[in-house]
Amino acid sequence: MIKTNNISNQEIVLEIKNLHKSFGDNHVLKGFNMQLHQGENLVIMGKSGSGKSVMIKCLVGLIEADSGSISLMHKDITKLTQEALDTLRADIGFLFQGSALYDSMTVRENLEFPLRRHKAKFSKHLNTEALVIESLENVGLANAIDLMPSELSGGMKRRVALARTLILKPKIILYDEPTSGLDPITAKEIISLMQDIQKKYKTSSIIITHDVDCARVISDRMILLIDGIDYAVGTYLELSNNENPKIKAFFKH
Ligand SMILES: Nc1ncnc2c1ncn2[C@@H]1O[C@H](COP(=O)(O)OP(=O)(O)OP(=O)(O)O)[C@@H](O)[C@H]1O
Repeated sequence: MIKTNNISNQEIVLEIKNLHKSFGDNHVLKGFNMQLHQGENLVIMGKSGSGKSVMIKCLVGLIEADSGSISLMHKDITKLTQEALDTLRADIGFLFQGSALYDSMTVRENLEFPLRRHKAKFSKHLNTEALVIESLENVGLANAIDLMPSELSGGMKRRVALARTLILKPKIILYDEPTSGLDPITAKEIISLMQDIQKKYKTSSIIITHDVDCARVISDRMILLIDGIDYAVGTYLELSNNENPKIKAFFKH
């Protein structure tokens, strides 16, 4: 196992320790560790089937880990009540693969939807209209407010999905394959948008990607999930220059 010396001084907002998860004889996570610091862009790479989605699902409470601990803002999520967990979850934004917009709703309605679900986080005098417009402006799509998802290009859909994530003002954003299915130019635009958002809102992000260019541009640090563990941790430069064949395999074009 290779661990490079790259410890940020920033506060840890999310920490996973010794996470194990098996499905029958399939031991997917075998002691995975991760630390996310305030304001950090952490890229996680792993081969298809290595357990990235399983890890994220444990993180958001969609599946239960066999053992290990997950702390979010210093609270162990495995020990929280459902209500406390829901409150904490409002601080996490997700950008799922393929955008996942509701096809029968306009862009405006898609953005209003999470506001209704997480009303508790916002004041009663919430100005929904202003929040929707602000979020769309952040992604350069204020003009698309009354369009249907079917009228948007793939890149625009991804932007609207990002605006929908941002509307809840999350402290942490989880990006699952943010550039998959996009052409290289649109992928670059999305990456640059992710960088702008990080700068503007000082969010911390976990980015799951197979896209080496995306990892190079956006990552402060990277974790390679190999053999069920955090096999290698370091900056893009450190890992891409590593001679270990298992690590090298990720950076070959
Ligand atoms: N609910 C489940 N029941 C049984 N096995 C599962 C379940 N979810 C995931 N697995 C198994 O866990 C392993 C890891 O799957 P996972 O979806 O986390 O991979 P991944 O790294 O996200 O892959 P990809 O990059 O292709 O999305 C696979 O062998 C998969 O079959």
